[in-house]
Amino acid sequence: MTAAIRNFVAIVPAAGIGSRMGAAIPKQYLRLGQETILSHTLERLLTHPAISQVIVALHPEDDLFPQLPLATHPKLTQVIGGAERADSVLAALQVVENDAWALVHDAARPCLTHNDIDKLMLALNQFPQGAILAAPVRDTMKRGNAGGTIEHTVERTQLWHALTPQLFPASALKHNLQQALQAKATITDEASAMEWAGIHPGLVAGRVDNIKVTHPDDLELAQLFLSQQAILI
Ligand SMILES: Nc1ccn([C@@H]2O[C@H](COP(=O)(O)OP(=O)(O)OP(=O)(O)O)[C@@H](O)[C@H]2O)c(=O)n1
Ligand SMILES: C[C@](O)(CO)[C@H](O)COP(=O)(O)O
Repeated sequence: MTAAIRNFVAIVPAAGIGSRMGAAIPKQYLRLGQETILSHTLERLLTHPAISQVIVALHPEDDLFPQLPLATHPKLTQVIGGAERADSVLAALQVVENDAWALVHDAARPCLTHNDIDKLMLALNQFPQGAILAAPVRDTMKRGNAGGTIEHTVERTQLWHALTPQLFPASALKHNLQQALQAKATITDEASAMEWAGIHPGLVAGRVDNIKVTHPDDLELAQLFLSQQAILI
């Protein structure tokens, strides 16, 4: 069977302000080693041979992006993001060709590897409606209550942490995201918009070092993971 020829376009929502990080600048512009978090993330996507274009959604008041060495990369397209992550992704989808596949990846996840991107792309043979990278939950999970105590233990069988990239047909993702947002559905990732439309995306086990840099103590962890990857590559 000949391999399907797919056009993969990466979308990088990078219009957040990083409030949980509490830094003086948006967290995607904090440095890990010599490069900003955003540069690390863009470099992982721009260097992947199957990705034809990378669309980055920026905050309307972002004046730091032009200072990045990668800002003028020929495969890179800039759009203005929106109030929520989903709005930023939708803004990027407006400039994606309908027959493309949209690989949406958080700017705040700089430790993504080409191997995990390859795994997700290959999974489309099993999950033609789309799939996401995810990590099975390892710990016992508790639901807390307002009083700060345990309400109950959550059944963790088949419980996963959703990661990114999340990979879907661009036309279907754009349509379902638009409809879900218009219906005021809670959409925190691309899969939730597809689920809202009745689709069951595939789950692809990804590396646990593909963390989202969210709080200050994530910075040291991300730096460690990047240095370990540099040794292994
Ligand atoms: N309106 C928004 C909000 C978030 N993002 C992006 O979505 C990714 C994941 O969001 P998150 O980790 O929550 O980043 P922030 O929203 O910046 O963080 P916080 O919630 O702490 O403010 C980030 O790369 C962020 O830049 C975006 O493009 N547009
Ligand atoms: C998309 C995501 O990274 C999957 O886990 C997550 O939903 C982003 O959530 P955030 O609140 O925007 O960080």
